[in-house]
Amino acid sequence: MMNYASRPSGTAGGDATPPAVRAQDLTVVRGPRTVLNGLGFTVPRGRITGLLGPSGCGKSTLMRAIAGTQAKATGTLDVLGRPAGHPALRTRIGYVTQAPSVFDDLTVRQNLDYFAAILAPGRAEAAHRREDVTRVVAEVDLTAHADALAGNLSGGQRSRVSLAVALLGAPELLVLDEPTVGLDPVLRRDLWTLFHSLAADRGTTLLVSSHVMDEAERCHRLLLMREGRILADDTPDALRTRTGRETVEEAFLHLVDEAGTAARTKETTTS
Ligand SMILES: Nc1ncnc2c1ncn2[C@@H]1O[C@H](COP(=O)(O)OP(=O)(O)OP(=O)(O)O)[C@@H](O)[C@H]1O
Repeated sequence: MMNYASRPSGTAGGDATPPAVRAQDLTVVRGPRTVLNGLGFTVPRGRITGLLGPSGCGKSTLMRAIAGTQAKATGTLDVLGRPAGHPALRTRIGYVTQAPSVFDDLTVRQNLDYFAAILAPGRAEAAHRREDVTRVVAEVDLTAHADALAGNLSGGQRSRVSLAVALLGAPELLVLDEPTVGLDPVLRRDLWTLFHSLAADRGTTLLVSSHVMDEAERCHRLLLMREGRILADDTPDALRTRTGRETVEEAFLHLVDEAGTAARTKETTTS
């Protein structure tokens, strides 16, 4: 089980603005594999942090740990000032998995009404729920499809319904696992515009995973992962400057080579 060393809300690290996420020595073992290997990092509030790395490097596992749904995590993982998985975090985090989680036999609006009723139950909340549903449908650009059955939507539209569910209740932290997969360039651009307005206007913290390196350039900060470890935790500009490369993709490849050389040198000196 998670070995929590949590501080009360608002005192994490003593910074003026405590981070949204703070991990120390976070480790996850799945079957015979150590999928996350002693990770230490922070995710700043009100910013977009990109979680990038090749397929299988552990991005989804890390997101599940932050959302509180990953078993067998050890180390410290604080989210919005609470230990990950704390019941008080349920309404404060919006989490979108890679597989769209929508009911095919309900319309877009009915799907959202259902999840809105779980988040804010009771007749007294009915008007607020209606407003919230209308808002999130517009935010993901599905107003024209609000009365279509989810089962009749395209893959990209269905994943936007999942995103709309996560936006209900305006959560403080959005954890989005590859939200732009399968979207055309126009929709991808529109989603990134939405992400930036959520961060700038609402102060929402976004953690967005992708294995498409050009999306890295759209993030305020980056966590670059490889084989269960954090290879870099920096801004896109700082990464490019530090490595002397023009793009984040080239910087990432440079860091991969550097890590490989360091590992080989260590092997030679210890054998
Ligand atoms: N139940 C399991 N038992 C053992 N290993 C697992 C299990 N589930 C996942 N893994 C391994 O854990 C590693 C990390 O998986 P994860 O889904 O977190 O990667 P990812 O970076 O999100 O990949 P992708 O971008 O393809 O979704 C992978 O190498 C995967 O094979």
